[in-house]
Amino acid sequence: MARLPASDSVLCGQLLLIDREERTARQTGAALSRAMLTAPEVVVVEGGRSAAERLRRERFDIIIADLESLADLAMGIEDAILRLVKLAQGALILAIADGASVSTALVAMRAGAHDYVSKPISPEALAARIGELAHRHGRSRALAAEPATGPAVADFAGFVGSSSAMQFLYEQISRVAASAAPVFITGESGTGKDVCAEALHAQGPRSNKRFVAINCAAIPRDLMESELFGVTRGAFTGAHEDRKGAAELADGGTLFLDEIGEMDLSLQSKLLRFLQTGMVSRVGEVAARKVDVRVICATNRNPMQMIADRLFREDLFYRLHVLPIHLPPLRQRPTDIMVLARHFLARYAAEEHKQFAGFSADAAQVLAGAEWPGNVRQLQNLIRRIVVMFDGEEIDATMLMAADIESQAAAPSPVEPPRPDRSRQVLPMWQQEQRIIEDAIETFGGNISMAAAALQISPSTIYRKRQSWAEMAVAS
Ligand SMILES: Nc1ncnc2c1ncn2[C@@H]1O[C@H](COP(=O)(O)OP(=O)(O)OP(=O)(O)O)[C@@H](O)[C@H]1O
Repeated sequence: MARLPASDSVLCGQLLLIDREERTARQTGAALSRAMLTAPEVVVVEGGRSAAERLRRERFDIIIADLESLADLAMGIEDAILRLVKLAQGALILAIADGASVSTALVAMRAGAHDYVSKPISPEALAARIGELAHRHGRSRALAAEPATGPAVADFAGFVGSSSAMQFLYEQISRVAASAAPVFITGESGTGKDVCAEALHAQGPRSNKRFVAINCAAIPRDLMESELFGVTRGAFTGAHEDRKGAAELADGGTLFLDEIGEMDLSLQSKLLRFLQTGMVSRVGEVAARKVDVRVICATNRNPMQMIADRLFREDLFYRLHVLPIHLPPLRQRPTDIMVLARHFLARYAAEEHKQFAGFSADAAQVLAGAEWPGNVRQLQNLIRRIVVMFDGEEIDATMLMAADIESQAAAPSPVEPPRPDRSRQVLPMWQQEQRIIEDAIETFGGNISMAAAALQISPSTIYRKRQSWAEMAVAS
C-alpha cells in the first residue's frame, strides 16, 4: 500500500486505485498524477481486500478498480462490486476491464459501477475519463482532470486545439485512420464527434471515395431502414423509384452513423447482420448486394448504460466498439478555450467584415472560467453572435454577458422585490452580501469568473470574501 504525493492544487480529490499488483498500481497511479493538471491524492492498494480495509477508515471521491483485482473480495464480479458499492460511501466507481471482456464490465455496471474503461488504457485517457465521470455526477469541483503536458500541434484535420488531450486525439486519429475496422466515437454534444469522423475519413485510404453521414436521431423511424439500406420502387407508398441507401452510396468509402444510440432496436439487428455479412438488401428486395464500407459511429450517450437499460444490443456494441475514440469536453481542456475563441473570432470577423482582433483581459477570464456545457459548439455560437451584434476592436466582458443567451436562459427570472417588513430579522451586512454573491454563483452554475463578471467585481474578491465569511461564521 502506498500514498503518492499530491500536487499543491486546491482542486484535490481523493482517489483510490485498486490493482492486482502493487507495483503496477503504483506505476498507473504515478502516471495518472502526472497526467492531471490538478492531481488528486492517489492512494493505491493491491487487491479488493486491502481496498475494503481502506474504505472502512477513509472516504474517497473516486474508486478505480481493476475488475480482476477484486477476486479476493467476493466470488464473482457482481458480488465484489456490490460489496465495493456498500463500502464506497457514495464514491464514484470506475471499473477497469480487460479489453476482451466487455460483458464483465457490463456486469460491473449493472451491480453499481458508474462507468468502465477497457484495457489497454493510457493515463491521459484515464484522466480524461475521471474528469468526465466526476463532472457527470457533479463532483468536478472535487476532481479536475485536465492533462498537464504541453502541446505541439494546434490544428489538425478540421480540429483546432493544442491541449495534451487534443494531441492524444490527433495521435489516435492518425493511428487508426488507415484501418478498415469500425470506430466508436463517444463524447458530449458539441465536442467535435462529426469533425472526428470526417478527419478519420480524410486521413485514411478511402478519402477519394464518399463519406456518407446519416443521423439516426434526425430521421423518422419508419424511414430509417430505407435511408440506410435503400428501397425498391413500390416497396411502400411514396417509394416511386429504386433508391440506394447510405450504405450503398458509401461503397468503397466511409459510412458515418451519427447518434447511433437513437437507432431502433429492430433496425439494430439489421445493422448487425449487415456488419456480419457486408451485404445489403434494399427495402422490398430479396436479393442482397455486397458493399465495402468502413463504419464509424458516434453517440453522446453512455453506451454501457444503454446496454444495461436494454436500449442497445450488446452484440452490436461488440461489433462496433473495435476502435474507441473519446472526445473530452471543453471544460477538461481549458487551455484550448482561448485558442478556439481566437480561431472563431478571426473567422467570423472576416466573414462579417468586422474589425474585431482580440479579447480584453476580463473577457478572456470569463471565457476561460466558464463550464461550456454545450462545448465547442456553444463557444463558437457565442463568438459568432457577438461579432454580429457588436462592433469594436476587442471583445470585452460586457459583450460576452449581453450575448450569452444560454446562461441568461438558465438564470431565474427576476422576481418582485419584497415589501419592507419591520418584523423581519435584518441580517448583518456580511451575510446579505454573502447571499447576493452565492446567488450569483449559483445562477452561473458555480462559475466564479462569470458570477464575478456579472457582479462587476474580480474573482479574487469572491475568493477573499468566502474566506472571511468562513472566519465570521466561526466567530459568530
Ligand atoms: N476542436 C475543434 N476545433 C474547431 N471546431 C470544432 C472543434 N470541435 C468542434 N468544433 C465545431 O463545433 C461544432 C460542433 O461540432 P460537432 O458537430 O462535430 O460536435 P458533435 O460532438 O458531433 O455534436 P453532437 O453530438 O451535438 O452532434 C461544429 O461546428 C464543429 O466544426
